[in-house]
Amino acid sequence: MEDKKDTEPENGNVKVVCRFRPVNQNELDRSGEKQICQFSKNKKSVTILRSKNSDGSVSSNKFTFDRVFDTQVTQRKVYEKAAKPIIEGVLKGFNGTVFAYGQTGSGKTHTMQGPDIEDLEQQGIVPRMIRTVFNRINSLDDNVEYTIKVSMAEIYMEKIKDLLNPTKVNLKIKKDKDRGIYVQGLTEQYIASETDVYNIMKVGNAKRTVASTQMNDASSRSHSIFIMNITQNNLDDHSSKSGNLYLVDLAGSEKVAKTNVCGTQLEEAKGINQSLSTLGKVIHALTDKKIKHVPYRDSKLTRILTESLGGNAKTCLIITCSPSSYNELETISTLRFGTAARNIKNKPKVNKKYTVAKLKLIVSQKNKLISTLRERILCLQNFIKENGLEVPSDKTLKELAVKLGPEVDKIIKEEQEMNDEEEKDNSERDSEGSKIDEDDADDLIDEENKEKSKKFLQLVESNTDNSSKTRDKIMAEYLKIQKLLSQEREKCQKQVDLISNLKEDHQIFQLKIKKLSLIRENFDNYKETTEQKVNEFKEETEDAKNKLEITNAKMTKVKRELAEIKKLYATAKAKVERYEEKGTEFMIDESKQNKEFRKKVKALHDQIAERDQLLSQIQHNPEVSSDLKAIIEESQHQLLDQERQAMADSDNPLLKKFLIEGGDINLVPKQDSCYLAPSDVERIIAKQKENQKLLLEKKKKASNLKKENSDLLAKIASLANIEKSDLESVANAMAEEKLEDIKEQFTNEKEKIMESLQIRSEKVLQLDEKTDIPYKKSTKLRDSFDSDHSDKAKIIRNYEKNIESLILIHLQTSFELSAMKVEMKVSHRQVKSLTKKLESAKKDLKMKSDDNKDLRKIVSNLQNTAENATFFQHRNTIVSPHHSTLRKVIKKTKKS
Ligand SMILES: Nc1ncnc2c1ncn2[C@@H]1O[C@H](COP(=O)(O)OP(=O)(O)OP(=O)(O)O)[C@@H](O)[C@H]1O
Repeated sequence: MEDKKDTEPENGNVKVVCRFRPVNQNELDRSGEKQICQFSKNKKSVTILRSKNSDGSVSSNKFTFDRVFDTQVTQRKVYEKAAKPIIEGVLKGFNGTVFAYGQTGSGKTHTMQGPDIEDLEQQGIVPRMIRTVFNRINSLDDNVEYTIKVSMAEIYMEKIKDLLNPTKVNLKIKKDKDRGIYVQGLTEQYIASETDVYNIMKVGNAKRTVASTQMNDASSRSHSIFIMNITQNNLDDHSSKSGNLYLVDLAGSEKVAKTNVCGTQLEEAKGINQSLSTLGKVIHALTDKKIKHVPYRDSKLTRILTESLGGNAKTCLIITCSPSSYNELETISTLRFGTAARNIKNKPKVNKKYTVAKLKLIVSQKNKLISTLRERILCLQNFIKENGLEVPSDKTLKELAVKLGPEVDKIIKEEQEMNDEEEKDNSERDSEGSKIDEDDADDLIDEENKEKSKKFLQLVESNTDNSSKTRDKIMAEYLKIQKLLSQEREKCQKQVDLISNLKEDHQIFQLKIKKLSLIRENFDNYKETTEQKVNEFKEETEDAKNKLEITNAKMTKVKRELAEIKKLYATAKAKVERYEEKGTEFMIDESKQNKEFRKKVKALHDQIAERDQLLSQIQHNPEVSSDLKAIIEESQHQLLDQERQAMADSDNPLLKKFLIEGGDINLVPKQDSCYLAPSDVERIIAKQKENQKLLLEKKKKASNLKKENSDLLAKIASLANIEKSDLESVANAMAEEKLEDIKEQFTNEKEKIMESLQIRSEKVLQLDEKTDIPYKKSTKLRDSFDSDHSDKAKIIRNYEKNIESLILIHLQTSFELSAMKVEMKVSHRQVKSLTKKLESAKKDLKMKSDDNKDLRKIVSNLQNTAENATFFQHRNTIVSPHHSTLRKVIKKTKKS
């Protein structure tokens, strides 16, 4: 088994190990299986056999490192030799760094992470280090408390990105007295188990900038840094140690011609090569004594690695190489880089701190020592006095100090060295984890002082006999004690200063804690208020949603009602139009026929009168024979037939009706006048009945209309009720006053509507009466026809009058209907605009659902509009605005 020291560099130098990966397919294709590296048996050097020179000879370069790993080495071996000593150092309180450098595709990520971080065989050094940490923690005593924090960052195109919080993309590097160099704002994740770290690593690795190049399918385009801080608090001696571990997987150096990258990848390659070249410069500056300035600040990478390169850290550089001749130049360049880095000297030290309690303890020990020394001086002075000697003055003492100075210094130095050695032993014992009990420490100091006093007294006693001889010695001893005292005082002062500094720090820290707790408190309050507000807002939103839903439902209902009203209105309108058309047709037809009929009847009357006259003259003429009279009578009949035929042939449909459908008109010649035959009267009566029937139909229609109107009214009233209920539901949220106002308004409007309804009912009754008049008249006429045939002509005239009045009524109805039609059109438009308003109101409501004020306003407007519309609807269906004017026109017509 190899010795551990085998790979340990001396004097804190950076440890450099070199790893060659197996040849890959790309290299096999290009340069075959031939390898350019020869590994030494002691595993410390590698010889690169370079290409043939022009004379056929082969030159070679030998490179020596702390360890060289050949192509077949296992991941475990690399870890044990390269990284394990570093993590062990970190666990002792040192800072540690492991970083991999090499050509792109040479195996840096393979070495650092491994193909699978959870595969125990294949995992790289990062997961193995983590396992070591947790194994160590679990095996140690309970008197040490561990705190582990991890961070992951990448430097991409000279910008530091937090891999655990990728929103942090351009973080700054800072320096602090306590923390040293650190990345400001970088997420630090506290971890408690191996699994925690693996999970974090998976998250961080997934965020890394990786791209496929000709040299590597998954080429890292950034430098990735895994930082682990391990702090150990020793509960026994109140000391704390803190070690930072930096695990850096650098982006690969690359020859652009080989990687064949362009665009962003070309820019990346430039950035990568630039920062790696700065790393080379830093290493060069650190190893060349002539160069005073180290350009750490020239790149983010070297700035972060300041402590790792030439500072307070134990560092291991792993250089990774390709064994193929295809990458010969890159391999040699990498090996040279490693060789240079080997010369970097680091100054690692344990980052140990004492707690205030521990420092107080040290001060009290020193104080004890001072008082012991004082006592010793007093004792010495007394001894001098007792021996009749004079205690030397300060001046004499100073002179003596000058005289005996070198001798005293020598004694002090010897003692100092002894102390240092003791301290070192203690420190080593500390670092090994050995414990010293506080009481034991006190005892040790007391023992030490007693021992010193004893020695001193012995010295004094031995010197008493020959005081003159030993006086100088005593004085020297005295001076030595004085000097030791002042040194101890100084030390003590330093410790006191340190304590006061620590106290100050402690106070600042406590202030910070106070501030933080205040911030926390504020934050909690803020959070609480915000949560409350959010809840309130949620509730409000829920309310608003409910309200909106209710309003929507109401709107839909109102809309549905309106659509029904519109439908009813359309049906009513269609009915009215049909009625109007039929009425007008009928009226025109009737008036035409009646006129012609009257004309014909008049003409017939005239003819009959003439003939009657002639006939009576002939009949009363004695000169006319009875035969002639018969002939005349015969011819009269013939004439009548002819006339009847002519009438039947005429265009008058009424006459035709009479003659063709109803049979003959028998004109009965009378002595002084001519009357209609009873059969004709019967027909006229039938006609009258038909008219009556028509009138009844009209009446029926009027009553239907009335019914429809009342239905409409009921609908409108229910709509008004809906609006009212809407209003009431919204008004609940409104002020009481507003509600009263609206209710009052509503009642007024309702009263108005009821009034107009009353008026309309009256009007309908009037209309009914009007339609009843001709009916009654025709009944009367029929009665009169029945009672007295002799008054038939008179009745016909009455009948004609009645027909005229009927025409007028029809005209009136027609006017009324057309006026109603116009108004219904207006009403229709109003209904349309109302629908539009309702729709826009609905939209508004949707948009401002949470604004109750607006809602109230809109609903109030809506209610007013709906009420107005309802009112107009009533008015339009009930009262014609032109009714009085119409009546005047009818009156005029009647008169004329
Ligand atoms: N020692 C090894 N044994 C087996 N395979 C290896 C070894 N080293 C590297 N590889 C393989 O070589 C390929 C490139 O390795 P890797 O990604 O680690 O290179 P890299 O140096 O990190 O590259 P880049 O700088 O481009 O990110 C990977 O497929 C990896 O698995």
